[in-house]
Amino acid sequence: MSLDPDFAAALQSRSIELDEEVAQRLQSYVLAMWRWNEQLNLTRHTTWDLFVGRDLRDCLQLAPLLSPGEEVLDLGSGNGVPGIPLAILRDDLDVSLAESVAKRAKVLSEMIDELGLPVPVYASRGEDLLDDFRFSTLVCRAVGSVAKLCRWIEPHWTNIDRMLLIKGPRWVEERNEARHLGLMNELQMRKVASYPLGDEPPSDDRPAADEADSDADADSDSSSDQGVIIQIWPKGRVLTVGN
Ligand SMILES: C[S@@+](CC[C@H](N)C(=O)[O-])C[C@H]1O[C@@H](n2cnc3c(N)ncnc32)[C@H](O)[C@@H]1O
Repeated sequence: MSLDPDFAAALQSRSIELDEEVAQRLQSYVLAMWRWNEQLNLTRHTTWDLFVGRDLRDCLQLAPLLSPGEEVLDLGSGNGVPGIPLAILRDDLDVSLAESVAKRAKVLSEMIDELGLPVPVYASRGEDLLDDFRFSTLVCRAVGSVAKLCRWIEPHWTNIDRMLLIKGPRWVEERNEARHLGLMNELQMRKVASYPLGDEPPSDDRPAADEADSDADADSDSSSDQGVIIQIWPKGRVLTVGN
């Protein structure tokens, strides 16, 4: 299958260079996802420009933050972002997907089978999986606030090393809320990637990125048009993954 000219153009306009086989596999994923999207509400990013400018952009920022061979859990995978593109971009990783809505988990399994990826899909709440499984990094986009995720993961820190959360400009508010609630007392947080959101209009399917952060100007770590990836891990823990 040749690369769709609109996909190629969307990559080129952002100066994104991908290995041809990787681009082909990403295209197969997106076409499968859009096909399922006609039956099930999986995404509103139904053009190549939106896929590249929003979904792939986040995954390309996330990929280099993971160490070789890491066991990664995508909590709240939904349409497969970031887990599936991550597994395609970094085939050395051991990626698993957790999706709590059974119908979506089933579709994720179908897509994974079609793509021939070695990625287990769990029809389960991600935090519940951590009762029985260990992962080095939990990744997550557009599932819940920092406070919510910290609460979910609080009893499970022995079974993950760190979280990498893909967030939008409101991450500072979310961080402050988590601190205010005392949820960060035993945790540390570091911004490990920051990148322009570019031409992105407000989006309400990306709750963390839907409007400018009013605190942003007061915080040198933040800007109203930046996407960020934040790393959260327990105080005192020396991470052997990431950098
Ligand atoms: C808004 S979608 C985001 C999908 C995808 N991560 C993205 O960035 O486009 C959130 C998904 O997380 C799932 N979800 C919510 N809480 C969850 C949990 N605790 N464990 C696993 N899945 C969860 C929902 O069913 C939904 O499919």
